This record gives sequence, structure tokens and C-alpha cells, in this order.
Amino acid sequence: MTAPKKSKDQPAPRISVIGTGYLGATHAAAMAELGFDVVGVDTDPRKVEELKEGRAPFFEPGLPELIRRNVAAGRLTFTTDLAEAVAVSDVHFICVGTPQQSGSFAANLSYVEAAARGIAENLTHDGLIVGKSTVPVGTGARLRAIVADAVPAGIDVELVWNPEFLREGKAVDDTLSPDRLVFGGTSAKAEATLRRIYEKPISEGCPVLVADLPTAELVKVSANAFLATKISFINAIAEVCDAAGADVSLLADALGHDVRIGRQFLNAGLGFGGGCLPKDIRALMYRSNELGAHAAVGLLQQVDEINMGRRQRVIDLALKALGGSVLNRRIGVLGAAFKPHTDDVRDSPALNVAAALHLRGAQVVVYDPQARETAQRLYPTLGYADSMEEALTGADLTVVLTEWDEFTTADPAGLRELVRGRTVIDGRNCLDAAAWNRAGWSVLAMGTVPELAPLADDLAALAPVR
Ligand SMILES: NC(=O)C1=CN([C@@H]2O[C@H](COP(=O)(O)OP(=O)(O)OC[C@H]3O[C@@H](n4cnc5c(N)ncnc54)[C@H](O)[C@@H]3O)[C@@H](O)[C@H]2O)C=CC1
Ligand SMILES: O=C(O)[C@H]1O[C@H](OP(=O)(O)OP(=O)(O)OC[C@H]2O[C@@H](n3ccc(=O)[nH]c3=O)[C@H](O)[C@@H]2O)[C@H](O)[C@@H](O)[C@@H]1O
Repeated sequence: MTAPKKSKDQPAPRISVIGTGYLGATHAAAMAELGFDVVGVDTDPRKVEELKEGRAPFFEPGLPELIRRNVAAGRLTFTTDLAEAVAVSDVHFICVGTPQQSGSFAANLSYVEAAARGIAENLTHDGLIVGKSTVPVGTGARLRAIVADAVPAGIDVELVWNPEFLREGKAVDDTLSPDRLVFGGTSAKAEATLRRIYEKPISEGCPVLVADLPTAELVKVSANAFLATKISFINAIAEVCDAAGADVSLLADALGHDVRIGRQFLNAGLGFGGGCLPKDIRALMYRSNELGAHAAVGLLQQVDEINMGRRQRVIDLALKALGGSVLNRRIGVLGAAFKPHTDDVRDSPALNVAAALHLRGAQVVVYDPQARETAQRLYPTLGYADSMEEALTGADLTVVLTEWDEFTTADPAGLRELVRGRTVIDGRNCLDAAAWNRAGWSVLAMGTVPELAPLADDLAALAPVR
């Protein structure tokens, strides 16, 4: 990658990225890949050490190569010293976490506040602060006040918002080729700087939407709320399918052909998890309530409730499959990550279900191709296996909770020989149920064809999960 061209003899802006987690590490590496000099800052020295050595501190396809290449080229550096990073940069991206507050649905904004204050206090020359973290509407305005208070006299600084829409597992492509860019609250000068930074994707046709600050903040959380709503919609319909003997996967295919609806995010199953969708709809609920916008609160409450009910549904299916109790029964759990192609287990439905079964006395053995370490850190008391075969050996019940390719392409005839009980709960509707049936398995899916699942008559009798 060649260095960005100087426009009107202005040197290319130097970039700092504050927070090098799933978002920040990817953003920093991608900006370096675009040719900019980038310094990533994190308060976690372990992460910084790994990144400095050219390694990604988590599993994300394509990211290690990007980090290695740009660290080696000298364009990408990392430090725990915010002042040092701010001093050598002109544009400062805030990428720190905004997790759910403990004991509340509100977002914890202490990290973004600390980052904004820290950047402002350490400015040695004019700069642009660009928020990328996902925040409740109104946060940018609050941060502007914090920055104005903290910035040394005589230094000109602007704070704008540029929300991020990347998906884990596809983070590199999503960052280098975003499907849209939103610039919030920018002056003409700040907009020009952002257009310069994103010159490559813009030149490739990426649309830019220039908005006021609150709209930019709200676009982000609305996008996640819509995706969550779509998933909960299809999961509500899956419950109807179960009761009526219909097939939700086929139904979703048919719905998806309507371009106004689209097939994506209509996969029924265990529901959504991860470090973003769950906490973002809750933060939006909380903020909407503060603003007196009650329709959004009611809608999102339903979305959340339907979603959490899916985890209970899998637990109910497991109890049903094992005759009412899982006590001392061996359950092989395939999947721990909140979705495939990541090792992220934040609010993972898969791990939640595994832990709930463990709590009811089951001997749970979890296998995940990438998330063993992260899962074990969070739930050290669960059993873990090094392979799918090890997890399923002697299992009374098999539960597929993350749709990794390794599971969807597994040979059901081979696995049949390992287990004690030949019932599989397909929590992600990802298995070829007909093939598993032919291999002698009973498949319990999340709203699919009864004739493919011998226990479906019993399922129809299950009380709806509330
Ligand atoms: N993970 C994702 O796919 C996406 C995340 N987002 C948003 O991006 C934000 C960050 O999310 P993740 O990267 O997933 O979180 P994360 O928890 O992986 O990373 C946050 C990082 O910030 C660091 N940090 C906290 N305070 C700091 C400070 N004052 N100075 C320097 N570093 C600090 C933490 O040590 C951590 O490494 C959140 O608001 C999230 O909603 C937005 C789009 C995609
Ligand atoms: O704000 C964020 O951090 C990001 O959140 C999501 O990205 P991500 O959390 O990486 O994962 P998704 O691919 O959206 O999946 C979220 C959850 O929904 C579940 N899901 C997804 C699709 C579907 O049809 N059904 C379904 O249950 C997945 O299994 C997963 O648990 C959004 O898709 C990104 O655009 C956004 O930037």
C-alpha cells in the first residue's frame, strides 16, 4: 500500500486509535493499510504487547496478516501512553468499550469520557476527535463539553461522530470496504479530513451521509436495533411454526425473496448475542425511556424478551429430550462463541445455555474451534474438549449452539458411533436434518419440519416459552 497522496500540499493526517479491542485493533490496522501512520493506544498492557509484536489479541480472520504487515512496514505502532500517542497524531479515533452498566440497562460511558478527556488534556497541537464507539444519543454533546473543559488554551479541537458498522468475523473487509460512512456533527474542515482518510472506499463508491451529531449517534443504535428486531421477529414466527407444524427455514427463504424483506438476519434459532446487539438494544431502551419515547421502549422490550426466551427454549428441549431431568447426563455442546468466525463469547447464547445445563446438574462438555480459551476464562467450571469427537464421546445428548462449518459439514454417521443417545438439538437450524435423520439421529430444531424430527409431536405439546 502506498502512502496517501498529499492533497493541496497538506501532509496526510497522522492517526491515533484509542482502545484496541475488536473495533479499535481492526480500525487501526485498516487505517495503516490505507497508508496512514497510526498509533494504537490501550490501557491493557497485555494487548499492547501482543499488538506490538504483530499479533492480534483475539481471533479475527485476516487481521493478523494486516497487523503484521503494517507493523513491519513501520506504519502501525502501539503504546499504553496516551500522551505520547496524542502528541504525534492529528486525528484521534475513540474506539473504547461502552458495555452495559452492571445493575442497569444504561451504557457505561466512563471509558469514552476518560478517552475524550485524556485526548483533550494531552493535545499539543490542533486536532480532530472522532468517536467510533457506539453511544447513546446525546453522548457526543456531553463529550464536547468535557473536551472544551480539558483542552489547553489556544488549541483548536473538534469532536465529531463516525459510527462503525463492522461485523466480527468480517471486520477487516467491513472496515476496508464499508457499505456506508456516516459523519456526524462535522464542520466543513472536519468533513474534508474524514473524506481524506476514507478516500479509498469513497472513490470505490461507498456512500457518505453527513448528519448532525444526534442523528449519527442514533443511526448506529437503530441499525443494531433493527437487526435485533428482525431476528426476534423470525424467532417469534419459529414458535408459531413449532406449534403449527410448519418449517421456519423454508418460510424465511420464501420471505427473503421479497426484496423489501431480504433473507439476511432471518435465521431462526437460539437468538442474538455478542458484545453489541444485546447491550445496544438495552441502552437504546434506557435512553428512549429517559427521553420519554415510550414506543421504542415497548418494542425493544419485546425484542429482548423473545430473544432471551430462545435460550430457555433450548434448555426446555434438552430437558424434554432427556426425560425431564439433565442431572448427571452427559451433554456434548458444540459451540461457545456467540456466532461462528470469532472467539468472542460476550453474552454468548451458546455459553449461557451450556452454563444453565451445567447448573441443572448435567455433565457439560463444550467444544468450539476458536473460543475455548475465552469461554474457559468466563466459565471455568464447564468441561471442555479439544475436538468435536471428544465432546461427543459417550454423550446422552448433543446440542449444536454455534453454526461453525466444522459442525454443519460433520458426518452424522461417524458421530453416531461415539454417542450414547442419538438426539441432537440443532439450536441454529444449521444441520442437514434429513441427512442426520437418515444416519439414525433424532433432530430437534428451532421451528422446522415435523417429519424430519421424530420428537416433533412432543414439541408441539410444549408450552410456549415466556
Ligand atoms: N466489536 C464490534 O464488532 C463492534 C464494536 N462497536 C463498538 O465499539 C466499541 C468497542 O467495542 P469492542 O472493540 O468490541 O470492545 P473491546 O472491549 O474489545 O475493546 C475496548 C478496548 O478499549 C480499551 N480501553 C478502555 N478504556 C480505555 C482508555 N481510557 N484508553 C485506552 N484504551 C481503553 C480496553 O482495554 C479494550 O481493549 C463499543 O462501543 C462497541 O459497541 C461498534 C461496531 C462493531
Ligand atoms: O455494533 C456492533 O458491534 C455490530 O453488531 C453486529 O455485528 P456482530 O455483533 O459482529 O454480529 P452479527 O453478525 O450481527 O450477529 C449478532 C448475533 O445475531 C445472531 N443472528 C444473526 C443473524 C440471524 O439471522 N440470526 C441470528 O440469530 C448471531 O448468531 C449473533 O449471535 C452488527 O451486525 C454490526 O453491523 C455492528 O457493527
